[in-house]
Amino acid sequence: MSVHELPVLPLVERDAFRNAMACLGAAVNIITTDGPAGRAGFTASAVCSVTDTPPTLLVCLNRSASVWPIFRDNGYLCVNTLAAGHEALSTLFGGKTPMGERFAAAEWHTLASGSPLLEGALVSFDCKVAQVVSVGTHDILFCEVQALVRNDETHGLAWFDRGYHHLLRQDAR
Ligand SMILES: NC(=O)c1ccc[n+]([C@@H]2O[C@H](COP(=O)([O-])OP(=O)(O)OC[C@H]3O[C@@H](n4cnc5c(N)ncnc54)[C@H](O)[C@@H]3O)[C@@H](O)[C@H]2O)c1
Ligand SMILES: Cc1cc2c(cc1C)N(C[C@H](O)[C@H](O)[C@H](O)COP(=O)(O)O)c1[nH]c(=O)[nH]c(=O)c1N2
Repeated sequence: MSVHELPVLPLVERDAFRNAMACLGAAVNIITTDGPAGRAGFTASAVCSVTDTPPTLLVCLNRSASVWPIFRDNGYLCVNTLAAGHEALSTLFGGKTPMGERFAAAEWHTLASGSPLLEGALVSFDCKVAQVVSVGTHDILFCEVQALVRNDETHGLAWFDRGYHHLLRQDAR
């Protein structure tokens, strides 16, 4: 069979892609920023490690989100990885709620970048946005980690199958 005779595969529809992506468990994070463009925060599961030299992670942000221009202009952000018990906070930062109401629901600190660091987060990565690449509807923010704070006492939180799941540390099982 020549390459011209291969059957044409059906395009993967948006909903089929999302249903498949719902099978990939992921950490839940609140991404925050504060600076000349203002203060903002949103929930993100599209976060992962890129390289440890220099320590870099990526965050995917939909350009249609109300927070997008604020992140674009500030150039600094904090990735706050949520702990077990943060489900309501995650939902609050997951869209539609006014920004003041989102931040009023928790305690915040700041490190060098000035981005809000969540009290009780599993880990917080204080970052400078080093590079931005647009793909489809989203911007991929490549973030260089300038400082981090860990909270080794708390358990983790995962987003899987459109719901929250607690992740217990090894010594708690
Ligand atoms: N990467 C993202 O932008 C992203 C990720 C998770 C959830 N969300 C948003 O949170 C809400 C609830 O999500 P859900 O998981 O309950 O159900 P859903 O059916 O909207 O999404 C299922 C999965 O598909 C992926 N996904 C969803 N929207 C996407 C997008 N616009 N671009 C790329 N990937 C996307 C994510 O992995 C998500 O967990 C929705 O409004 C969704 O758009 C967005
Ligand atoms: C569990 C979960 C996970 C994600 C989201 C939601 C939820 C509930 N959202 C959506 C995002 O949080 C929402 O669009 C922002 O809060 C912006 O909303 P407003 O435009 O301000 O209402 C989201 N958006 C995004 O751009 N990248 C992401 O990785 C995710 N992940």
